[in-house]
Amino acid sequence: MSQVEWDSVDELEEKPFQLDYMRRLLRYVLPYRRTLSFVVAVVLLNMALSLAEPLLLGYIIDEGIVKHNYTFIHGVGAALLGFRLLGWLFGWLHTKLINFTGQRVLFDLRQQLFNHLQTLSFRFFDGRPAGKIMSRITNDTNAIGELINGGLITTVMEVTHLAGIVVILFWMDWQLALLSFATMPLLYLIVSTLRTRIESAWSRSRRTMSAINGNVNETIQGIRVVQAFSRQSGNNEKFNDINIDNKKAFMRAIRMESTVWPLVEMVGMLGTCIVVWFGARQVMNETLTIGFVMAFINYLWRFWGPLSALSKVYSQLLSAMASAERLFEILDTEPEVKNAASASALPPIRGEVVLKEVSFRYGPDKPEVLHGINVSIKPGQRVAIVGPTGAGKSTIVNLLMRFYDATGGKVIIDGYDVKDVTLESLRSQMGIVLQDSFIFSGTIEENLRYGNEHATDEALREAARSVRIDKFVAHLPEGYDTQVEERGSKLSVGQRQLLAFGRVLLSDPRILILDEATSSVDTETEQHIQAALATVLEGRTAFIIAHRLSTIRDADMILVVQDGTIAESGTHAELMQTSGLYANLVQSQLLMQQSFHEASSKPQAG
Ligand SMILES: Nc1ncnc2c1ncn2[C@@H]1O[C@H](COP(=O)(O)OP(=O)(O)OP(=O)(O)O)[C@@H](O)[C@H]1O
Repeated sequence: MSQVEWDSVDELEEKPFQLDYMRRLLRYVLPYRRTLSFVVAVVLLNMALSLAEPLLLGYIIDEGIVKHNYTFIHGVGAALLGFRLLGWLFGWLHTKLINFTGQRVLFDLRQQLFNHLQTLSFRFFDGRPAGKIMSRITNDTNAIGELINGGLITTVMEVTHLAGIVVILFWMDWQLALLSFATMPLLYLIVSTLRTRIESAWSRSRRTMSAINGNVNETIQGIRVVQAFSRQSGNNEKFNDINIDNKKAFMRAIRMESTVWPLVEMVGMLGTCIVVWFGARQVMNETLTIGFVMAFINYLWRFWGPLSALSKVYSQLLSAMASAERLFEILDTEPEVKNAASASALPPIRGEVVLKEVSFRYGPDKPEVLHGINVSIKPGQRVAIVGPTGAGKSTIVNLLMRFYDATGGKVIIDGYDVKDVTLESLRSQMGIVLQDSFIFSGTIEENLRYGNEHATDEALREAARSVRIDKFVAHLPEGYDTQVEERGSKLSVGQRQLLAFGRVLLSDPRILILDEATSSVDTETEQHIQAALATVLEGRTAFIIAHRLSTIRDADMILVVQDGTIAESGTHAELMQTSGLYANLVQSQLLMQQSFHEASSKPQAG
């Protein structure tokens, strides 16, 4: 089944020019306008120096070589050398300053995006794969950086270059200039018909490349499943197809590009030939000098460079427009769950939780997944949430943490509607441990302190002891300073779970939400986890999405969720008496455990 098809990449690479986007982008450049004005001045000076060169060479021929005037040759030659040296200095200065500005703009943009992303609500991330968001922060900001770095200055430089050349040519001899530009319509025809084709060939090549990246990425992430199902050869074939696609697309783009520019140069050469033809006759008639014709031809040759550079900037501009649209889409997304204008800080709570007629849907066009839920939990109660898959258990805890806002009814904590208090004050008194305990790269200590950076060392050790990671940490050569790598990949599943318990314990929440792990760990770790759990839960209101009968049986209150409603609630003993849904669930779980024991106690065949 692998994986990422190249034609599934739906993001447009180019967008038509939009003044609004450009204005908004320029706002990022505004703080650096002084440096930029200086760069523009330097670039213009440099351009003036460069534009003088052919004229000076012409003078050397006419006034120096033809007239055998060595002093003139030496003088103008030295001036040319001086111009080149100055040009080199100006070039160095402008490259340095423009890169500095480009990097500052990129820095600001990236920082703003990162800060903003962290404030966005879960709903934003629900419909967007992480890979795409990441590519926005890296590729799209880079595309804009390139436009600012290269594009802006290239435009200033090449437009003045072109204008300068045209003005000089007409100033030198307007009739000859008109003649040499007679080939322009032909040139326009070639470039305008082939440019879009070249661009679409490059775009196909880039899209196949991103499919290659996507495939490699997915295969590495899923390597265990790939190998377990022995899918290597199937994947190889798929990858081979995409790889061939990429090679073909690249070769097509190269073929077209290597046809167009020589064609353009040929047309340019035609203009030069016309000038040589007429110029030569006039030189022989002595109405023009050799130096003059040489200078004229030199300017004509210089004409094509800026044209090709500007056509590249144009493509850069269009792809920066597409990138700008994607980035502005993120920056313009308001966090849905945010502090109300009148929000006050939630005072220290006891942990009473009431859900009043709570209903919820994940989006305006999505079906309702919770329907008028009513629940009342006293401080310190342990609540087990059970029910079939897709019933709405995780949705309920999402609303408690205010990851989403209820679409109907109220979530009330200690008498406060969660929408009336600040997110910070609410979440700082709540803790959550998910099945897949997300561990960050960094040390064990940093991970433990994640929810409470200022905890004392003593409290840290105590928390580690309570969740029983102290012994295993003691065996590590670097102890609490051990790096756990990305997502805690150096730790076992059980260790990660215990570390997550330690992290939440140190942040000392009044209300704790826990998604009990379904993944099996060995009996000893399991015992550790259960003991750690007991410590973590002590004295707190706890909601546990429970999978183990033991956890459920010990709960003060069991909520049986079915199809987005609370089908039954009560203690284990109460619910068993009703012989309803819960009793059925327990029966089936008991039966499952029984058959599991029978199967595992049978002697192995063979
Ligand atoms: N982010 C989301 N966007 C849209 N629909 C969602 C989202 N998350 C869950 N749902 C839908 O909401 C319903 C309830 O899902 P929920 O995750 O709360 O179930 P659950 O009882 O926790 O299931 P499980 O035991 O499998 O984790 C399901 O129909 C699910 O498809």
